Amino acid sequence: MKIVHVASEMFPYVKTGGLADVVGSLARALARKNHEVTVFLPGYRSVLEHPEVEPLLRRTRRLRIEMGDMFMTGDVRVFSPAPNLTVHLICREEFFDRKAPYGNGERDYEDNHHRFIFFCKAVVEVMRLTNLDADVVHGHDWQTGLLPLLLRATEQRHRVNLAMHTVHTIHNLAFQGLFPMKSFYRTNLPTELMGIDGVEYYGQASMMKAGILFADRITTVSPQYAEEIQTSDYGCGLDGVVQLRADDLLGILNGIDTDTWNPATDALLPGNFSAADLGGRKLCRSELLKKAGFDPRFSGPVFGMVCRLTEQKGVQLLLANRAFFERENVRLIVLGSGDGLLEEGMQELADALPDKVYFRKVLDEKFSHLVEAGSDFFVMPSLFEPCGLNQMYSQAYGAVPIVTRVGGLIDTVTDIDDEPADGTGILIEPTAAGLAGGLERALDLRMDRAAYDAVQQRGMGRDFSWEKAAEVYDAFYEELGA
Ligand SMILES: Nc1ncnc2c1ncn2[C@@H]1O[C@H](COP(=O)(O)OP(=O)(O)O[C@H]2O[C@H](CO)[C@@H](O)[C@H](O)[C@H]2O)[C@@H](O)[C@H]1O
Repeated sequence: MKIVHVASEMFPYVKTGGLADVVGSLARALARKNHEVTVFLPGYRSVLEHPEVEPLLRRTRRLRIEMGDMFMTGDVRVFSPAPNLTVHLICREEFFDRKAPYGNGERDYEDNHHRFIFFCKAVVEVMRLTNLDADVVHGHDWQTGLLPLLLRATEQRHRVNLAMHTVHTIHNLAFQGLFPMKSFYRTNLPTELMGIDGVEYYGQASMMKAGILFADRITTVSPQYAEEIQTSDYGCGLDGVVQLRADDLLGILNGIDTDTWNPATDALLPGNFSAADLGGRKLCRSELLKKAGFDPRFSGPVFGMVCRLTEQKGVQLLLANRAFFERENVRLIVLGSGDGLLEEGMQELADALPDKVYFRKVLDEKFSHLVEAGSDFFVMPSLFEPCGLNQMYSQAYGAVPIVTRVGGLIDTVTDIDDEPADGTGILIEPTAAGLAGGLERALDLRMDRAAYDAVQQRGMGRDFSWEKAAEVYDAFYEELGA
């Protein structure tokens, strides 16, 4: 099949979160299954300058994209990182040659809607100019929400077929790509679409709503989240819209890329290990403690956390449990950046308890691997979690996850008390008190060394590989064509 993925992130070229991991692994897994896979990405500075990309890049064609009452130019650069896999970069310096994909750290860029309208239009234009004729065009998250509409509009206008089927995947419904309705004319789509049955969302235009309403099929990244987003508690105001498409919605669990996330071969670790031989894990643990400025011989419980510092990830629940870290002889190592107030809160906790809490406020891929490989417990108290990847990484790396009973966390972690023979982690309610209970249960588990080891072994034995997830996508794409 000819499968086109369109996204704003792809590991290892540009990553702010889990979206990048998923696009990178899914595209590669499908290419390995002999599909002809094309990925479209914005030509961000980080991608153009990436050492694995620069030497392979070919500039192919110039673009002239209609944006309302004017035309904007751009160009396309192409590289092929693996057999059956081609990546097209949509380049326009004014839009994408910036330090970060969506904002400057303090606030989002004010022209994000123009940037992603341009991106989607350019993708459609390249598909038209190259006669790509895809079986499936698969867009990810709000940045590509307008793609199904733009694609079908171009097909009508030019009387061509660009794609048999369109799919839109929701990785996180909390980010919706809202923009002022007065900018809708930039899409050159019919004005009827500006109403409630179209892209309108409380007076603004919503790119996510457009994707949900107008793609042929919708997927999200876990079966549990597919149910949750149809409720007002988790629907972020779009639950009614999701319900309308319930028959066309499917939850497909993400996988983990075992080329990148395998403790037995991980080149980013100071020592490798497996369930059968945990020797290298001890080395990772002491290296992690050392890097955090603690005594590497510390033998008590080590808690790790890696995430975007946002409310979604429950950082405030962790901060509310300060008393636990004051009281207990434990270590807490947090890697993450994001929301300014949460960063301040974490820094304050680390400053107040320098012998117990370490906070690293950067994006650091290597350190994230070390946290998974060296912690005894991985803390993930998300308020909601479409799928979540770190709880899978932590099971594979032998860090017992403490996660909330939400979304994909329910689908991927089994509670040790609910199912003592199969338990791989600790499930908690998404509240400060829930986390307090989870941290206490972790201490109890750690005291019983045999029980801890059994939980760790079961987690490491789980198969979360992308090969499994890609098979589900494969069957899903086949069924679209049926
Ligand atoms: N400071 C830092 N340094 C290094 N690495 C860091 C980091 N902060 C975060 N990361 C990495 O970013 C990724 C986060 O992935 P998640 O899936 O857990 O969350 P995210 O909310 O970004 O993704 C959304 O999309 C994904 C993909 O579908 C869903 O799993 C998820 O539930 C949804 O919220 C992990 O690979 C993690 O290690």
